[in-house]
Amino acid sequence: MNAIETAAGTRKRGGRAGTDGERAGAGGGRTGTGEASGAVSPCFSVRSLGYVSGGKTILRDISFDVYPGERLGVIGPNGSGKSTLLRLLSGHEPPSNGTVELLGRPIREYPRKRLARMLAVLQQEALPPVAYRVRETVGMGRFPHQNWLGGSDAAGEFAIDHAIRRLHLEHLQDRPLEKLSGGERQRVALAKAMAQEPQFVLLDEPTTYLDYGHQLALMDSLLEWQAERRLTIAAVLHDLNLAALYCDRLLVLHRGEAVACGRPEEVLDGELLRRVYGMEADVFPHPHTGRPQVLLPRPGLHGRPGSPLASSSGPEGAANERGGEP
Ligand SMILES: Nc1ncnc2c1ncn2[C@@H]1O[C@H](COP(=O)(O)OP(=O)(O)OP(=O)(O)O)[C@@H](O)[C@H]1O
Repeated sequence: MNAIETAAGTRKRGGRAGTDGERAGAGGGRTGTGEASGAVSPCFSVRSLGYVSGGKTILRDISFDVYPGERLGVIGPNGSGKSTLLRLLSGHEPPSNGTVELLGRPIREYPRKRLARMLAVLQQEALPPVAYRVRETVGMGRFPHQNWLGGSDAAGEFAIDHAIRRLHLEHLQDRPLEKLSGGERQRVALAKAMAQEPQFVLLDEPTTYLDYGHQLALMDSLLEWQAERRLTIAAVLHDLNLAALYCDRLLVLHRGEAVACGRPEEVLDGELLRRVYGMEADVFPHPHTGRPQVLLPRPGLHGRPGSPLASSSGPEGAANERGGEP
């Protein structure tokens, strides 16, 4: 059964993974890569992905593609399976069902070091507050490019300098991570990923801890970095407005299922917010970009029985709500 149609109830949104409809939509967006018009092969190809842990189904029957030069935003409520999906995409864990391929090859078949040269992964709270200094930490991004003797070469030093400048960390270079704020450590983690010089980047909530100004600066740094190196990015983002502004397409997870995938303007509307997030809010086009932007409702509408805090998560929860078998 089509997971998107199933979970969406009456309405199908965006495209189903691997369909022509989805490919046609993949090139839209701020930078307008225009590459996913049908002839381009995907870099990530995910088919019928499922993940079960401790007897609980965390992800079910998820299929989608990510195309070269694309920015895919993964959105969904807390516990919907976004981080789990990113872990499976990165090859860190095997799926219980289905496949994840990178450039046509199962991701878990890549030798570790080769994969690390191609793919950077930024986990949630990627850097603990330890004694390593900022420059040293950014330099760790070069490990996949070094031989067993270690040490950095001119190209490595250049990549480290470039990443530090891009994330505006020059003044913090010699400071230990334990003496940085959470937001500063977040920027160091991204600089480390940049120094790695990957082709593909997976980011799990890269804007956590950042104020609005720093969120926008970080997202703009990502755009510049992407344009420079023709990166492909998949990012879990909680802020729907940021996701709609910066991503070419959005993949929406709800209780472990993919309920929509398409351009932000195809996916993000009041009905989706109500059904997936349990919130009543209006969506307006951004005055400069036309991208959908969520206007939060007046206070006092959501702290009642049936609010998202009271509802269950996971595909089983969704099935129970539908009154049927999972
Ligand atoms: N190792 C695990 N074993 C069992 N359940 C897990 C495991 N890891 C996560 N879960 C559960 O799987 C579900 C999805 O978790 P995940 O972290 O992927 O969600 P998420 O969408 O990233 O959430 P958030 O937005 O809160 O970060 C949650 O209900 C979580 O409690």
